Amino acid sequence: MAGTKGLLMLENFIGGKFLPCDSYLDSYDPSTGEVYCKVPDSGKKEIEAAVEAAREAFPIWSSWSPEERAQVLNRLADLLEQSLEELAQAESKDQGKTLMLARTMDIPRAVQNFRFFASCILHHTTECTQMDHLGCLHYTVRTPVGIAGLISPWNLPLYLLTWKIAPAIAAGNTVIAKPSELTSVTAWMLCKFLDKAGVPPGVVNVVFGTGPRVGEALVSHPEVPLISFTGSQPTAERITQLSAPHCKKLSLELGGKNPAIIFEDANLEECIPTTIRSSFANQGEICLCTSRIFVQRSIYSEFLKRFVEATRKWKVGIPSDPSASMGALISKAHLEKVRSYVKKARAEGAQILCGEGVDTLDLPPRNQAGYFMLPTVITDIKDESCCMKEEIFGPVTCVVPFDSEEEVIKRANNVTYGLAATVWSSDVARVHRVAKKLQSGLVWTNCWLIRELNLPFGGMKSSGVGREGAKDSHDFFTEIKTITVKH
Ligand SMILES: NC(=O)C1=CN([C@@H]2O[C@H](COP(=O)(O)OP(=O)(O)OC[C@H]3O[C@@H](n4cnc5c(N)ncnc54)[C@H](O)[C@@H]3O)[C@@H](O)[C@H]2O)C=CC1
Ligand SMILES: N/C(=C\C=C\C(=O)O)C(=O)O
Repeated sequence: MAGTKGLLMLENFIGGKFLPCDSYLDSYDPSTGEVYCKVPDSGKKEIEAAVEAAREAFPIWSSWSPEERAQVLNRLADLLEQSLEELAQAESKDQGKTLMLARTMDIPRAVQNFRFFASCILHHTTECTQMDHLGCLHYTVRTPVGIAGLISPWNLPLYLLTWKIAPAIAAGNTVIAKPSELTSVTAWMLCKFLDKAGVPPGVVNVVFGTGPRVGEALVSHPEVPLISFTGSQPTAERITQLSAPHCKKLSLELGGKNPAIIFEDANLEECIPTTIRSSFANQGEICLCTSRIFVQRSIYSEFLKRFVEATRKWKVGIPSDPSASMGALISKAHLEKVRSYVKKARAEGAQILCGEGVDTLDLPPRNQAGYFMLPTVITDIKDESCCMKEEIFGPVTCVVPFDSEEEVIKRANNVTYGLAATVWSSDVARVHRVAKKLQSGLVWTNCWLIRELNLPFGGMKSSGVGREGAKDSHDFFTEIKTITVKH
């Protein structure tokens, strides 16, 4: 929809209707740095309206059978799939990621999220125990929680939003979703498919705007008993504070400072390309991305040489360029933040082997003001450096040597985060041993980001609270009740 100035104008989606807002935020195309879209700057008023719609829709939606809800989710998946190309184009323009990645990862996964939870909801069982000597039967029932507040980030916009919406509505909740104000377009496009898929008005409400304004209004609302959040640790802290007076159920999926541990018996033919991908996929803007690479000393020089060579081939280009591996970062502020880490590393005496400040970007004139940065490899850096401790969330990775298994486990665990690790070795016993000792919610050995949606996903330590996945999401989006019957 073109607005008065030729900009894309988004509207909130409340109670099955698109509604304009009193004020709007600028949204930028990261590949040019130009404003191309206006996003509603919603606040308390819009949250009140969304709560009212979600409250009204809840009794009917929660009374539908799992089969009926599953049918709706599957129809929604089909509609998204039919519009895959249009959604991929929009995601790439809004986020800066390559069109190829949006086409092959983001949108297919959004489709899969709906299909997956449509299937899951048909297969949950509850528990039953008996106390014959007392003539008692005990069993549990699960019921939807009510209105779920869903807050998602800008790095994998539709992918992560649907990872929350699908299990929440499959379980019979109604939802108020608040996508990132930086990447709102595909969430708005999703709303256009809801009615056609058979989602009743008020079941899915999407309210756009900033975290401090509309996000906090949602989190603080007393009629929203549950918040599922993916994003940064400081925001999670704020959400926890605001939720505390209401004792809300919280699922917090936060950042990482993910290690890759590469032993001397690793298959480097597979390890190097995968570690390039785990460091730089989606511009390094995935919470699962590798940012500390520990390499056993006997192969350190060879690894480093080959890794830097391969990094230089990881092409930065405009998002529509089919030969580009990486597009633009999300925003000017984020680009500056990521660059500042490289600057700090240099000031500490670390070596920048390729990328930022070493090589030059080659971009068309129209994209010179876009938020592009070359993939950057840092070495000769201390474990105590902020580049080895803090989440950079960009195309920057550090490579350091290690000597023993015991030492590397200690160093890998020596950060506040605990989300994802990769371990590379052909010694199966070692792989199991190391995986068990790592303080990490996810460990990929000899691979990265192969997702099994059935199993728990999430982090330990500062990387989050709770897990998402088939059973975990169902547990989170339902309340359990134990019933005892004396017969
Ligand atoms: N899954 C992850 O691990 C992610 C981590 N990050 C990390 O966070 C850093 C900052 O990125 P941001 O976009 O600022 O993340 P953020 O945590 O501020 O944003 C995530 C979502 O939370 C909302 N939000 C922000 N403040 C809020 C508040 N007070 N109450 C309720 N909702 C609020 C935002 O509008 C957005 O929808 C990144 O550089 C990266 O390090 C960012 C996105 C995803
Ligand atoms: N939560 C994030 C990634 C999740 C990936 C997945 O579920 O496959 C993130 O980058 O924030």
